This record gives sequence, C-alpha cells and structure tokens, in this order.
Amino acid sequence: MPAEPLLDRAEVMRACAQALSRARGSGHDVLVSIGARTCAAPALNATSCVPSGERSFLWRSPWSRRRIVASGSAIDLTGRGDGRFDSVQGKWRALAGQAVVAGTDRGPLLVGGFAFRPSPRDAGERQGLPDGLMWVPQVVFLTAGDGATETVVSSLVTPRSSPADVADALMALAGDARKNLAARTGCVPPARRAIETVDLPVQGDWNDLVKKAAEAIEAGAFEKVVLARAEEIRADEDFDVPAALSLLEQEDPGTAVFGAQVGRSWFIGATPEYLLTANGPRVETLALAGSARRDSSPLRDRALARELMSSVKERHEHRLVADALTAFLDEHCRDVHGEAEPQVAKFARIQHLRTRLRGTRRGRDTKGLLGLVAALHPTPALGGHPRPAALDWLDTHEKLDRGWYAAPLGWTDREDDGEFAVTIRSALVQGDRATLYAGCGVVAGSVPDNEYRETALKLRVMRAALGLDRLDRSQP
Ligand SMILES: C=C(O[C@@H]1C=C(C(=O)O)C=C[C@H]1O)C(=O)O
Repeated sequence: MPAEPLLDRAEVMRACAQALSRARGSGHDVLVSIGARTCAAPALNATSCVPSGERSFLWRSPWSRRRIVASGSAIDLTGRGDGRFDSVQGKWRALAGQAVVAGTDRGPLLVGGFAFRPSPRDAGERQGLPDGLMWVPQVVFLTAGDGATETVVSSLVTPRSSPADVADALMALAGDARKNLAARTGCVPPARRAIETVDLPVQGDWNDLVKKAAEAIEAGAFEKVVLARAEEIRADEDFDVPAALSLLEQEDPGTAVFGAQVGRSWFIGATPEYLLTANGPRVETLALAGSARRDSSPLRDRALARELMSSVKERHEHRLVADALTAFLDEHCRDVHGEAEPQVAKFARIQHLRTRLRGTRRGRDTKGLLGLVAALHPTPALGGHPRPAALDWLDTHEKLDRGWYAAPLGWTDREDDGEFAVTIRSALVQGDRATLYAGCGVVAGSVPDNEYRETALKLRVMRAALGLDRLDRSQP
C-alpha cells in the first residue's frame, strides 16, 4: 500500500497561489515553505539521508539537542568580504519577511557557514567554499530537543511561476524525502592510506612561528594569538563522508557534529565550541580555551584537570576569551551572567577550560542574529587579543588559508533563533583529498613543541573519522 502523502496537496496549492500573488505584487521572488509533523520520528543519524546531490547540511547539537538533516537549496544567500554576515542577514530578513508558511508554524530554516577571514579581493572562490554562504534547503528534517520531528519543504516562487508546477515539485520533494529516510546505520570509516601528506607548515616552520608569536607578545604587540596548521592529504581512494559523520556522532555526544556540502566540497567536523546560540531573547556564548589531554586512569585524568585549572598560562589564555565575551554581552545584551570561575569540560579525547555566559538581547530588531555573529567573530579563542593587532599579525605571518575552519557555521530561522558553532576539529573533504585543521592559543611563555603536540591531539579524531588512523577505544 503506498504511504499516505506527507503533505496535503490542496494546502500546498493554496500556499503556492498565495506566494505567486505576493511575488507578482512585489516583483520579487517569494519563498514558500510547507511543514508537516512526522509522527514517528525517523532515525536522523547523520548518515540517514545524505543525498548524492549538490547540497546537504547535517547538524547534531548537544546544546539544543536539535538534529537537522537537510538537502538541496531553494535559494542561496551569499556574502563577501567583511560584510559577509550582514549581507546574508539583510537578504534573509527580506526573504523571511515575505515568505508564505503553511502546514506548521516552523517555516524555512537558513543553514550554512562562513570563512574565518574573507578571501582577498578578486581571489575568487577558494577551496570551493565562498566567504559566506547560507541557504534555505529544499528539504529539512528537523528533530527538536523534545524529540518532535518536522519535515519542511521549500521552494522559490517567481512572478512567472505556475503554482501547480511548484506545488507538484514540493509534493515530489516531500515524497522522495520520505524514501530517503531509510537509514544507513552503524557505518565504520573504511581504512584509507595517505598517498601524499603536506604539512602546512612543516613542524620546524610551525615552531618558528610559535616562537615569533610569543616574542611579539612579550614585546607587547598583543596578548594572545591563535595559530593554526593543516594537514593536506591525498588518499588512495575517496573518503567516505557519511561514515566519517557516523564516527563523529558516536565518538563524543558532547560535541556538535556538522557536515555542509557545497558541490564537491564537504566541510565536516565535531566541535566542542559554540559562538552563539539564541532562543527567543536569550543568547548564550562560550569561552573555551585552555587544553589538556585525557588519561585512561581516572586518577591521572583528574590530576591533568587540576593542572589545567591551576596553570597560570592556561588560565590567562582562558581569561582573555571570557573577558572579551563578557564585554561583548555587556554591549549587546542586558541581564548578563557568566560563571565566575571556569570549569573543566571533559570531551572524549581532550579537556578544556570552559566558562558559559548568557544574556538577554537588547533591541532584538536592530541587529539580527547574524549581526551578533559578525560582532563576535573571531573571539580571542580563534583569533587573538586585542583582535585587530592579532589578526594583522596573522594576516602577515600565518601562511594558511583557513577557509571555513575556526569560523561560524550553523542555522537560523525567521524568529531569529539559531545556533552557530565554531568550526574547530574539522576538515574540508573533496573526493580523495582532505585538509584537516587544528590550532592553539599562543601567549607569553608558550612552548612550540607543546603547542605542536596539542594540535596533533586535536587532529586525532578527524584522522580516525576519515579512516586514516584507528582510535584506541580503551584509551582516550
Ligand atoms: C583552535 C582550536 O581550539 C581552540 C584553542 C584552544 C586552546 O588553545 O586551548 C582550546 C579550544 C579552542 O578554542 C582548534 O581546535 O583548532
């Protein structure tokens, strides 16, 4: 017996007709989004419906306990240069304000990410990922924190569209989406051999860079800078992205797992850090800086945590982030609260100093969520402090295109709610090529070899996810 259609065609048709009349009235394309509650919450593991198309967005958040599995793009909103966030925000405001929403109140989601720094003028698209790209997926499966699942399909209606054609396309999208829910579960990343590995930079140059940064800090140029390095790998076969996401999901429930596909490029990762989450007027941000390894002996693990808490260097590195975030919240919010002391947050293979901060948005209508993201990024956890001096120094000395690494990636909606992660512990995957990124904060007294070890530790999970190494399950 054929499954009952997810959407009611008459309702879809009404919404499309309304969108057409708005499009004709304004002369602009209008977004139509139809939602349906999916009674039995489908298994939305990240591998469940990775489509073979051009665009996907997968998201598993430990913060909101939301899961998003999305494919296709009804419309792309891009931004370039320093104004990339505000440009996307402006386009989104205009689009969301005119959208016709039916079925449920949910409406369209906007998903995507941004580059750490804009690419130089005229450099074109680097790495296949633009400076800023968010999009409204054609199909979204969204599981909220309470387990309720909705499917939302979206399309653009132009002043010349035929509402019946758009309605048919939406019905087909919803139908196909259902079929794709057949989950591919429990996949283990197949082993891959690195045929070629390029270290950007090689360890000797990295050590020189850390030394140079520490000297600039000691000379008073700035207080902290975050340096990054990458491993550029060509493997014997294409990497298995769904399997990588599956491992990342299982590895650590405390991390946000993400996968954004733009054409041939997949930007994937499992990050412990968020830049900003917003739920109604309430916003939260997180200072996460200061790192130590884990140990399989609980006694030694606790000793490492105590060492982390009492290290003057790590506490200083952390305090710079927490203070900058507090100043940011004071500027943009009221009722600002921050934990007085950092805590040690334990992840599967690493522990960090963490301070949670929150506030209530002031003047919610003036600066959209992406405006706040723009103001916050990059925090001293990824850029440095003071920001302008640290970024100038990075522009001159760090010869690495960070691409979407260490930058905001996430989702927002027409209520201006959303979550933006900081894309650390990540990799750009293109067929048989992958670039894996890791960085660490440098302050006065940083030792190059220690910082190198820290970045190696941070690369471990992603190497395993891509099948390049195996993780020892008995050891953190
Ligand atoms: C830059 C990274 O991590 C950041 C740097 C940290 C540190 O130096 O202790 C800790 C958490 C992150 O804010 C990374 O993982 O690539």
